[in-house]
Amino acid sequence: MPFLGSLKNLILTDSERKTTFVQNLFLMKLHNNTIRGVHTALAAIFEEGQYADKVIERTLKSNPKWGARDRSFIAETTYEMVRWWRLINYLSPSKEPYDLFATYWLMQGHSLPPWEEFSKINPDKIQEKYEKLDDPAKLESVPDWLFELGKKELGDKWEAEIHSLNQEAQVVLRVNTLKITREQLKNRLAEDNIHTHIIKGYPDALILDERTNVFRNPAFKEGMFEVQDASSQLVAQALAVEPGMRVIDACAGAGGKSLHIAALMQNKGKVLSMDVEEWKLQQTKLRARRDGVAIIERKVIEGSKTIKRMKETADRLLLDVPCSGLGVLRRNPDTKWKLSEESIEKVRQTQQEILQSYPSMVKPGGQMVYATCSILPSENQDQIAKFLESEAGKDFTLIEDQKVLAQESGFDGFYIARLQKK
Ligand SMILES: C[S@@+](CC[C@H](N)C(=O)[O-])C[C@H]1O[C@@H](n2cnc3c(N)ncnc32)[C@H](O)[C@@H]1O
Repeated sequence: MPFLGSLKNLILTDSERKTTFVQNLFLMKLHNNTIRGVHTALAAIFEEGQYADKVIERTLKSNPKWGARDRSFIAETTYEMVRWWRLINYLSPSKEPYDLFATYWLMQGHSLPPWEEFSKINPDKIQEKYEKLDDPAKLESVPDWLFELGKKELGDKWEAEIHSLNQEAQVVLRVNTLKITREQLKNRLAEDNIHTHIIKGYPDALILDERTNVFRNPAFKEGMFEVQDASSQLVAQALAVEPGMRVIDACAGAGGKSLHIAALMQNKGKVLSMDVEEWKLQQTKLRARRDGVAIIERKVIEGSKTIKRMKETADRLLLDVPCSGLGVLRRNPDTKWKLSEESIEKVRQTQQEILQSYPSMVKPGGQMVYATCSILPSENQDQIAKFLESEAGKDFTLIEDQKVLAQESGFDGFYIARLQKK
């Protein structure tokens, strides 16, 4: 976000009015529907506690007449306002929806059109308040408790990390190598004017040069790719699978990593996708069909018995455990406002419970990967240390771990630990 960069020139001169004429016209058009669409979405997120991605999806679905430009305006504005909610509320002259929107719009470096709704807004005052602000938690728009927790856990690295996690995420594709090579997909998308680039260290990834809705592209419908962040793509790779292996993905959810694992196994062997939520595994089934993956089986975890029955059956085990999600704030900015110290403590307990029982599924000589999309050591290396010191971990040794920070990778924050069983 070009944050407050141009607040100084916000009262328009005549010539500026001309240059922003088109933009203002666009805003005029937005007045009755799109800005209201943003307000409605924000109310559902903040007053009813709904998830931002679901709210935006529903808002757009229930207004099919909006054009592509309006739709992307609503999605982007809602996400960015959620991301910067604390700072916007602090700088805004009131909690009125139009004041909040105007403050956000000025923060983006835009000018305000001369609407009645914006008549109370004084850009200079907002600018002045911003310049005087030296509370880093407000500046980075996170709750105080979270800022303190981040500092306690990450020390010197925290401020740069939260700054990086406040940037908009890039769109990354994972090429489905069962159907197409990366080069072929790159060329195919270019024919539809979707330009991408590759980066070193991520063999299956293509990064979009410009954000666009790739889900509408025929190549997606034909299962040529999935949308999956580059850091997330490191997880299946760390599992070092081979064709013919028997692999368990014990927290498979909608199957993002299971599908990648199956592709790395060249569709040979078996992947057992497990989760406590059956509806998520249903998604895995649909995605597997689209991607031409034939080796995934699904199993709902109904209790400890399900795990015991699978004792020593896996060459590889993936524990992509539930976590705070603090590494993926770029794509889920509402997480900042939904988390609490208690909810993080609860998720840490679940992580350790999983670690205490699921590794029994690994065959002697097999390997396990423990992964989170969190940057907090207390969900990551501290959990692994605790596991290794416990009875359940006595047969395991740590091969290596990767602490992927957004500030260093440019992608989501992740933790990936590889362990070997005796
Ligand atoms: C980080 S998400 C997994 C994302 C998934 N692996 C992917 O790549 O799309 C964590 C998953 O763990 C599941 N989960 C929560 N508690 C669990 C438990 N006790 N055992 C297994 N899975 C659990 C959640 O339903 C959720 O789908």
